[in-house]
Amino acid sequence: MSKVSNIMRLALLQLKGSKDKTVNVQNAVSKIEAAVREHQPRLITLPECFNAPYGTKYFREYSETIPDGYTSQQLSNLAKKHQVYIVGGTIPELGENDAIYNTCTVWSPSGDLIAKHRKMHLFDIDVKGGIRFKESETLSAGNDFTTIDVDGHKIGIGICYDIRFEEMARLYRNEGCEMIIYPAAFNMTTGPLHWELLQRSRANDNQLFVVTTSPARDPSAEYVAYGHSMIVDPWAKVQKSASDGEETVVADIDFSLVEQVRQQIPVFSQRRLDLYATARNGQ
Ligand SMILES: NC(=O)CC(=O)C(=O)O
Repeated sequence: MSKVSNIMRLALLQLKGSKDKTVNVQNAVSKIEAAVREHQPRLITLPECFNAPYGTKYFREYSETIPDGYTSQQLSNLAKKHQVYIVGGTIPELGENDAIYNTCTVWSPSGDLIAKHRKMHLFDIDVKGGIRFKESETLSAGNDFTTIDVDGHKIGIGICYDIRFEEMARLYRNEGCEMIIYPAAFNMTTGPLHWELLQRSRANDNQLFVVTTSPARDPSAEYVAYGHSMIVDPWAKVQKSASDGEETVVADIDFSLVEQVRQQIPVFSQRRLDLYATARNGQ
């Protein structure tokens, strides 16, 4: 598809969550309605696990089938009603053979499901004195890369822990992506350490926009999200960032920056693929 415009308005909805799915989804609905009314974005993004508490013991109970489940239907209706793209954060998905996935749905302005990304790298970590989390206790990993086309701009989708895997971002860059969107929920151990660093790294390595959308921080929750939803530009500069509470971040993305940085610092064409291919360690 040819590029309709180089400017695209985004609204990132950093939402607070609770244990009540209907309340969570209706909060997303009202924030989407407000963002459309006040800012007329082309694309809206939601946080990881926005309709459920983020915890392995909750994923099955809150899971839904896609696209006929309650949350999917709400997002589809809103996308159609307001003629916007919605990158619908993630929800626990009930998939084939009773497997549960952490899944991002993407809805077009006609209300159609145009993509579904299942988190590929499960969040299994054990930081002594910090955080232990093991998504693989209840979740299965997705096996597919996901890209979408919005007005001629190719966008890759990843989910939270996926951002730590540079190969995935490079693959999207190789496929021509100008942006990668990650619904994400870092925490109070890894957030201060790595949240901004990883986004700027992926943006810098691949000379593209990186967009993250986090839940708002709730210090009383079992899993305390870091917040700070963010847009990083292809120069690896933070274009806009939320604080830690509930907030809507609105920004106009100028995709011409992608070509600008790729021309001025042409590392992609300067790579020594001839040498890397025969590297001694074979990695
Ligand atoms: N929650 C995640 O998937 C990832 C995360 O918090 C981290 O990588 O740190």
